Amino acid sequence: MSIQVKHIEKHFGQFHALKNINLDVETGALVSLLGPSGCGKTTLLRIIAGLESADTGQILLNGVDVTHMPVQARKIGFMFQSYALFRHMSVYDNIAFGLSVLPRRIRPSKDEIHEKVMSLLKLIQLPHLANSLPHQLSGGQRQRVALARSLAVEPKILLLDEPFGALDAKVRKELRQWLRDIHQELHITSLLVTHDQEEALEVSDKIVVMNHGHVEQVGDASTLYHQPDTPFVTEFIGEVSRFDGDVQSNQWTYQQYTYPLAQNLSDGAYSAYIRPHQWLLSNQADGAMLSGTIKHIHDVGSFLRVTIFDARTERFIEVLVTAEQCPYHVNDGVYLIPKALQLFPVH
Ligand SMILES: Nc1ncnc2c1ncn2[C@@H]1O[C@H](COP(=O)(O)OP(=O)(O)OP(=O)(O)O)[C@@H](O)[C@H]1O
Repeated sequence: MSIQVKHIEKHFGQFHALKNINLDVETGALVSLLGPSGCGKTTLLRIIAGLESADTGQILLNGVDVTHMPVQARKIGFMFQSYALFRHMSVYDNIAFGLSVLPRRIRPSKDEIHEKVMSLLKLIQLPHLANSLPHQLSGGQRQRVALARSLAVEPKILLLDEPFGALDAKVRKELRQWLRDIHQELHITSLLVTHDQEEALEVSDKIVVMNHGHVEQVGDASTLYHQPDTPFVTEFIGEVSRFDGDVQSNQWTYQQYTYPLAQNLSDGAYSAYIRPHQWLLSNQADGAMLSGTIKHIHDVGSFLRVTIFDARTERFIEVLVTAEQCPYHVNDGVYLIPKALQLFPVH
């Protein structure tokens, strides 16, 4: 089932929580809503679910306007960070719960419920814990049971709000991969709220980057990293160093350094953003934008991560180069040459 969000506006009193949100999620996609705390991710999810109403705008599911439809009619499954399981019920009964409370005329038979619960237990790889109580499970296992419980009623859309937020880093990583696998198997249109960019980049087909109640950019991980539309996305996705300079006569200048521009830009203040892999190191000053002293060299597989301290500006610059590109050692003085940079006007 596809999701379309059209011109959604939401205020809480004077506070403008969502500003003209537009979004298309294709059937079967796994899309992340990513952004800093308070940017409106949960509010948008709750409006899509029908748990919260928008001031204006529309929500369409498979082309049908559900803006005024109650939550139960939307066929949506939820999973939240604090989605507590029923403490006194076994894992089996927790998963069966949604089916067993359906009205009699649409409730599956006992055998059908049994078959469904067993297949979900298999899917979440916990059949051996069917009779355990929630307190006997680890945090990661509990979240898997919570997901099985939301899948039992066969939702057409799955909304996940920081589902792994309370878990430690290692378990989070495992569950991410597991969620990806489950999504590939079931193809339920899913929206995942997270403030963890690694989680969003790893799990989703598409990422919606939000900031202060509006959508900054929608794209896959590579587009957001290599072609960010805004300074916010540039700084939020991946590592980057920013340098405030000026464009004059089609070149960008920063202190004594000038960088010729391929595109025509009007004169004015522009910040350049340079990613760690966009630097070259040299022992010659020719064409260099900065100089500094190597503080650390860290081997990260096929690359070296080199931390350079620029004493003039008192800042550290991270550089990612191959071992051949770095015949230098800690405490060596080096020059930094940008291979590429991304410019945004300063407003
Ligand atoms: N019921 C409410 N009443 C008043 N303000 C609210 C209400 N719900 C949310 N807000 C405000 O709206 C803004 C967006 O909240 P929301 O929970 O959607 O953010 P979020 O991006 O999900 O943040 P987080 O990552 O911290 O969960 C916040 O500033 C929050 O304080």
